[in-house]
Amino acid sequence: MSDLDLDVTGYANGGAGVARHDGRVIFVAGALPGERVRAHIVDDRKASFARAVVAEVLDASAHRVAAACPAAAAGAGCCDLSFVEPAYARELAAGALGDVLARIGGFGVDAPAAPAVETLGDQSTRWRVRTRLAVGADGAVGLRAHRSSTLVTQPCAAPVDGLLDGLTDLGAAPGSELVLAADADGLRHAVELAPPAGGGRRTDRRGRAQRARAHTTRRRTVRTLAGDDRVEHRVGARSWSVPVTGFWQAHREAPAVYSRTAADLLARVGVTGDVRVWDLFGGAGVFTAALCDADRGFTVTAADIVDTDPDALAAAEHTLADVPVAVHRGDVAALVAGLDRPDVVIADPPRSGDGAEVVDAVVAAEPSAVVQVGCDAASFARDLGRFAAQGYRVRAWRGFDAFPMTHHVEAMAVLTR
Ligand SMILES: C[S@@+](CC[C@H](N)C(=O)[O-])C[C@H]1O[C@@H](n2cnc3c(N)ncnc32)[C@H](O)[C@@H]1O
Repeated sequence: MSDLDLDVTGYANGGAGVARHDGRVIFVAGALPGERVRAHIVDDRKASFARAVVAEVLDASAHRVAAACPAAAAGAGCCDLSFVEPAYARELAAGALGDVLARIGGFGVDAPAAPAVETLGDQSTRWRVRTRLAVGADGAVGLRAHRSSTLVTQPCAAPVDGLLDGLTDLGAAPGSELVLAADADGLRHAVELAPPAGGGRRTDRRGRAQRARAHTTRRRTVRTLAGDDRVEHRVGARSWSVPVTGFWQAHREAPAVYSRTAADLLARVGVTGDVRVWDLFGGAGVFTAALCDADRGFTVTAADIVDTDPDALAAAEHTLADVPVAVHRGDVAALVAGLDRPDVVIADPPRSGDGAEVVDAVVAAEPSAVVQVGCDAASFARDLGRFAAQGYRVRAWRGFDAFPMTHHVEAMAVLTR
């Protein structure tokens, strides 16, 4: 496809620069507002917009810096904004989050001012405590290039110190995946995930679905290559033992910051006294722990943690054995209607968000306060908009640079009836 010389005038949620050509919006990956770039069109199928990548920067932004991530500079899909000065990247992210909250959530002048995007720590590199890498046919280890099966062996700048040391010496089998996690003391644990059985070579829809099922960690053989197959994580005075392959927040500061923020937000809207909590998409129960341990004027008398992951729920039961929690394994949408009415709900869904069914079930349960967490701005805004349309009001929100050097942000909001 042809190249175009474009003036980039904006930044869109998703990390691309925005330009216009012949009445059409062009999203240009790798371009910053104020730049003039030669853009290579990569997707031209839609009438109203096209997607492009930067082929050459003709006039660079003052905020463009040398890429901090060698893997991203070599084409990996890890740190798509590692070429942007970090404070400016947070400004762009805050603008995009505000735009999405207005456009998708419908929040206007009567909502609190759009959140800034705050740092979680003092550095934008070396923040990631877990990562998953591919092992090539020759035993080389790396990330896949963006939308490609090519292996990039240059190191990513996001993992914490030591996580990527001596990768090829770990002896992961060709074709496998290597999952690495750093524990609370900074020690590295590594497991190999055997190639999925029945991955096949079919490229039709059924073949892709088969491969997706086969790729789930749960069906694959796990072999420990360094440390243990479980990792101990700590938040406050509690610790959790979770499998190396299990979910834990990627940023080393995230669990502590998010859980402290949830307690702060609830205190801020006046939650007091005895409260029953629903911790939806609650994983290992880090939020429940924070609310039980917070000295913020309320006492958790019962908590229901709902998640699909049995390992996370087992860790929750173990770590929270001293507090009144019940864990429920399964789909939140299917299970919430059967739980006792809550006073407070925390929902921390995957990127797809709560979805209409879960929001409606929470509204029907009439909690006095809801803390909504989101790692995808669009679904976060959509869920909040649905709460707002049913009588819940956003009282405060926060944005976090939880994935530095990338366009992703984490957002939290507290709503009351
Ligand atoms: C963003 S994580 C949050 C986990 C936890 N709140 C934490 O901070 O560690 C999302 C969680 O949702 C769970 N999950 C995904 N889809 C689900 C569903 N439909 N029903 C219940 N849990 C789900 C995942 O297993 C994962 O633990």
